[in-house]
Amino acid sequence: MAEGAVVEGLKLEQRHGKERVRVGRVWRDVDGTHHFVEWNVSIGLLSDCIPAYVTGDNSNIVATDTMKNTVYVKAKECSERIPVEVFAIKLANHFSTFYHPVTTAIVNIAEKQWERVSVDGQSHKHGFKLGSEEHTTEVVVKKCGALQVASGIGKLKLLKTTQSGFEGFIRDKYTMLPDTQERLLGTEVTASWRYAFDSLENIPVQPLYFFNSYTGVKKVLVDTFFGTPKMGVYSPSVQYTLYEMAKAVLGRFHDLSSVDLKMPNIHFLPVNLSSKDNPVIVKFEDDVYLPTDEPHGAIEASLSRIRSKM
Ligand SMILES: O=c1[nH]c(=O)c2[nH]c(=O)[nH]c2[nH]1
Repeated sequence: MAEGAVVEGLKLEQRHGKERVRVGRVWRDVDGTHHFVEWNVSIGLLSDCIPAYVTGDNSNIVATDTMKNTVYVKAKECSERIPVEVFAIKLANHFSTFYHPVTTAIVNIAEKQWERVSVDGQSHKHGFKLGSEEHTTEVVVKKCGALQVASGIGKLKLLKTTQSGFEGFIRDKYTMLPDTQERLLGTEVTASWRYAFDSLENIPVQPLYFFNSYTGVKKVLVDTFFGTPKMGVYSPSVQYTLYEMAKAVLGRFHDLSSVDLKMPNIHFLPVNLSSKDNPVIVKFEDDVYLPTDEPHGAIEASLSRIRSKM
């Protein structure tokens, strides 16, 4: 997405912003319980600042340094604990309304998973440990008040040790992979889902709306990947499992309009120790694997509701 203009017979598209502004925010309850978030904020502004590129006139430029400062000021102004989506909406709304030349503000934030610790079975009032996943959001606000909000999950590593196979694919002179009905399935899910509301006035007012969506969607994705605790569910391919996961999310959450999933196939190779003279040194039985992270299969898809034209 970029703001464009024709200059000197050529098309110029541009945007500018500040990326990776890191901020931590503590909220303290009166009973001494603390809450903590860590956000990594990226801002992109579409604005009418073509003269900065063409003639060196910066008079319509919001300095990226100002954008960075604004992140800290707005974090300070949030006196109540808020979900990352609401912080992104506040920032994007600020940039698109406060600055005349700005037509659209795009804010991406990744929140780290600082979880409250338990000591001796009791929740700690001010102690946190870092989990591996990220809670992400992308918010786009236009000057007219039009709004797009997406939430997401990053770095969600999942693995199952059976109930996965891959067979029946194209076979030719370059193919070495055997058909299998028994393999490990490992991935690192990157998911994002778009909410159906499309203006600032229509944002749901329930205070826990975004927290609940995040935990709810994550649970549906994870449960669908693994299947029932005792039996699991058979995966004939990453593609099939990805589609089942996306379908389950849209089937369950009617306030979402689309879901995008990226699920690399992170290979765990069955170890095969053999030589010309000794074809089988040790016979492994789906029990010893070589973990790898490159190369990996790259599988991604997007599933959206088809809007009725009526
Ligand atoms: O689930 C899979 N999908 C593929 O497209 C693929 N390709 C491959 O080599 N292994 C797999 N596994």
